[in-house]
Amino acid sequence: MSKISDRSAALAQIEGLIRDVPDFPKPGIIFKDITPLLGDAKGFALAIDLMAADLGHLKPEYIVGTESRGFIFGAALAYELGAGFIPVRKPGKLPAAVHSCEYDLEYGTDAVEVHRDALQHGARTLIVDDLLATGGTARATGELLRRLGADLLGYAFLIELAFLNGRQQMADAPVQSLIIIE
Ligand SMILES: O=P(O)(O)OC[C@H]1O[C@H](OP(=O)(O)OP(=O)(O)O)[C@H](O)[C@@H]1O
Ligand SMILES: Nc1ncnc2[nH]cnc12
Repeated sequence: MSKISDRSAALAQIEGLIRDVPDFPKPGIIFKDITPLLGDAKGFALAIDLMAADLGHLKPEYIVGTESRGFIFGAALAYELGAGFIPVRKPGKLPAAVHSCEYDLEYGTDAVEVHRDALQHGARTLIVDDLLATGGTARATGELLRRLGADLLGYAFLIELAFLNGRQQMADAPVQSLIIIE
């Protein structure tokens, strides 16, 4: 049972703590800055509680969070849902043997890596990030999990920029976002 009594008021409170920063990191990009939300104890807790309430029924054994903002929401959700946390990192950061996958970003290109021994074959696994834009990061993270043989339960985001059609990249599992910006 959710701890939230008024979901729409909670969502409005969370949305009010996400700041638009125009032309960052490149001209034409409206950057969704979550730092005001993270700094607000009640707002941050509300966001985690709502995401946990929406995702708990999936009963994940692992939450996978993508560096770096995915660590913040992924780790909090892993704790809340009683799951392990697996970091997917930018290249060269993980110390043991990795799988690696390149992807395009709204404002550049990058790659993500995961430890080859991060989970057991068939483990129930949920990917979490703060924001879905073009879907490149999430698609690459999903590809890493396929290589690990995970049972991919879905993709969960705090914010989805729906006008970028990122969810079309993830045909392999359901996508769930708390705040959808059309
Ligand atoms: O859907 P996409 O177009 O792939 O974009 C979404 C990704 O972009 C941001 O991360 P970023 O790579 O900026 O790194 P950061 O979390 O370290 O800021 C965000 O946290 C997502 O991971
Ligand atoms: N517009 C945006 N705001 C914040 N993070 C992002 N990651 C990719 N696009 C973004």
